[in-house]
Amino acid sequence: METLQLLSSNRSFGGWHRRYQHESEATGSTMTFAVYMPPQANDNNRVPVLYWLSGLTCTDENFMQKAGAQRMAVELGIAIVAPDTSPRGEQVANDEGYDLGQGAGFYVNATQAPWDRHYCMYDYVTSELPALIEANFPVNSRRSISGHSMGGHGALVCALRNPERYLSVSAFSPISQPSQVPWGQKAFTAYLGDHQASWKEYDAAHLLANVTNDSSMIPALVSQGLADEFLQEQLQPEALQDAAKATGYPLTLERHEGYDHSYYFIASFIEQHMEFHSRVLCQS
Ligand SMILES: N[C@@H](CCC(=O)N[C@@H](CSC=O)C(=O)NCC(=O)O)C(=O)O
Repeated sequence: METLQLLSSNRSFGGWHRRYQHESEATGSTMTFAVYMPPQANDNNRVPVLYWLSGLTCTDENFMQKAGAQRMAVELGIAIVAPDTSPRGEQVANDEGYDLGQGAGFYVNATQAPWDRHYCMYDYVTSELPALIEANFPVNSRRSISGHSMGGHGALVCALRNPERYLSVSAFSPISQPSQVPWGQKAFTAYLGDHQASWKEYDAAHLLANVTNDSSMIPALVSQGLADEFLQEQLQPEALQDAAKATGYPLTLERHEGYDHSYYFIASFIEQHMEFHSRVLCQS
């Protein structure tokens, strides 16, 4: 069993919010993650897990402190796991920009130096972290995934590439086609180089447009605020809708008048997203 170092522990809605550090094989660095465990979880009652991927500049703390998801996690009997958004530390490559390097891992496996040494967030999120969680906490192997902005992109890509590992996927204001927008182009150029084929492996709209098998389709919900300052330039959720229409993918895109890119938007609709996931996560 891998060693987990407990960083903090807070009682919340009868359950526990805890933060941990561990040495990650995938990233070759210390990684931090947070777990919210509802009170009904124990070895005789293992609960499903919603993985949450945060956006640019975030740590494991933003969602847990701002989204207000704990009350619903208790009501529905779901654990929440929120990893950091990148490897961190003095030995880990970084950039001055908020949209590259530490806090901006983009949930890819980097192939270009100096990033390839530690930036393997795709493997970390899809393989190492779930294995670690399932070995150390009272959870079962029923998983769903959600995220915001860069994390919305990450959630969609992880689920579209691994439909057997997740039962449902949702996203708030995702970077829907990163290979076509400035945030994604900057990150993919640095992490993946000029290989357009590898960019496509991490482009949700492209992946969605190329799903051919009905059995690899899982329920997908995307929520987008119409007053989002990044909507036109960076997010472009209509690309997901067009791709889903073409393939018959069960994706619902909801547009919400007046909401911006912030956690005020996420907090307003997290209950709906958690109920959406619980419909498949908590089915007996
Ligand atoms: N200009 C900002 C940009 C950072 C930002 O807006 N981050 C969002 C995610 S954006 C896409 O991935 C966020 O979630 N911020 C944290 C929060 O708690 O709101 C900057 O300079 O930081």
